[in-house]
Amino acid sequence: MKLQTIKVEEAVGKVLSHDITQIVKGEAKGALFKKGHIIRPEDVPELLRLGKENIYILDLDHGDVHEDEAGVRLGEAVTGEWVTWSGPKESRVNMHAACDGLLKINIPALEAINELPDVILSTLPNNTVVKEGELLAGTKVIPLVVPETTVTAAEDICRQAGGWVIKVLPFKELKVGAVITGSEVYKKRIRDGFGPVITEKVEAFGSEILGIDFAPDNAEIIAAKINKMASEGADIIFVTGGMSVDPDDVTPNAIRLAGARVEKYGAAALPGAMFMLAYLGDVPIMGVPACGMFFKITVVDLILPRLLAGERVTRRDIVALACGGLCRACPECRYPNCTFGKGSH
Ligand SMILES: Nc1nc2c(c(=O)[nH]1)N[C@H]1C(S)=C(S)[C@@H](COP(=O)(O)OP(=O)(O)OC[C@H]3O[C@@H](n4cnc5c(N)ncnc54)[C@H](O)[C@@H]3O)O[C@H]1N2
Ligand code: MOO
Repeated sequence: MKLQTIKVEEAVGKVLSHDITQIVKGEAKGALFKKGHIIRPEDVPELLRLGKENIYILDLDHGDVHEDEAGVRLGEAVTGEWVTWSGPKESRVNMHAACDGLLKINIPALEAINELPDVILSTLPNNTVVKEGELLAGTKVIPLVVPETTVTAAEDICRQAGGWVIKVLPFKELKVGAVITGSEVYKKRIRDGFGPVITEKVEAFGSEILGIDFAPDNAEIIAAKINKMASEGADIIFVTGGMSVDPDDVTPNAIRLAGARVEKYGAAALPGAMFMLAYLGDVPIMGVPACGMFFKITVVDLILPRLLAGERVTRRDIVALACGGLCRACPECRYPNCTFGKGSH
């Protein structure tokens, strides 16, 4: 990259090396043209009017990429499905959600890009629930020009990552069933508080409740009701209550008895420690402890969106909740704008 003086008429397509400021009555009025601006044909009369016959331009060497082109190429490379980008503005390109869904970040690829010299890519946390149009990420280069090799290295990282670093999984329209356990609820000694909570959480994502069934504290009966729910076509099944250590807490055993394979019992989230995730074939079964009803935001709010986006949630995913899995129990809940569930994974 070299600095050159050039006649304004010959400067179209060249990169301005410095800000050009208009001075009115001895006072600077801000930059009319910014350093790094690529001169357009319509800029020529304006520059002449300002009394500029010659200007400094940057002469890009073969192998230099201007910041704006670098920003655009980075934006193109990192965006996957259901993500759009806009810009560049001073090389910054912003990524936005093209639909409501679950944000997925390929963290190894994200970190590999940030290991490159003079490039940054910054995102919302992985697995954030996002709304259409929401800002998800921004990328830019640091100097005015970067070597072509830096940009191609970033593009290679994205290609090897499967063509995306940032994507959104749209929520599916699924049928969700719930088996509410507890003899006191079954015998109508107390009114069910779980059904309304689950219904509200599921419907907020555009899915529907297939049915809500009730069972006493009896593992065989609960297991039969789980199987009935699955045979009726439930895509996801909640089983609530009876998840802890009392003698009549039989739900974990009932889930096993139904034939489901336990992915993890015990979740690294508070509230939600006694949570269980199991799979009956491909149908996720969520064993939800009573805290899922007593607290506004729990482990359910971290796992349910992922299941509704069609993800297969694993034991590893539940282990990975640990860092950030502690709710601060703020007097006024600000979730999702808080640290709950925003760990390093
Ligand atoms: N000794 C220990 N006690 C508890 C532990 C523990 O580790 N050791 N864990 C605590 C944690 S953490 C949680 S969370 C709860 C889990 O409770 P369960 O899922 O076993 O809930 P239940 O015992 O069935 O019920 C607790 C409470 O909530 C009422 N309930 C349950 N379901 C409904 C419903 N559908 N509608 C209305 N009310 C409901 C139930 O009647 C009980 O009063 O365990 C801690 N204890
Ligand atoms: O399972 Mo309990 O969730 O820690 O509140």
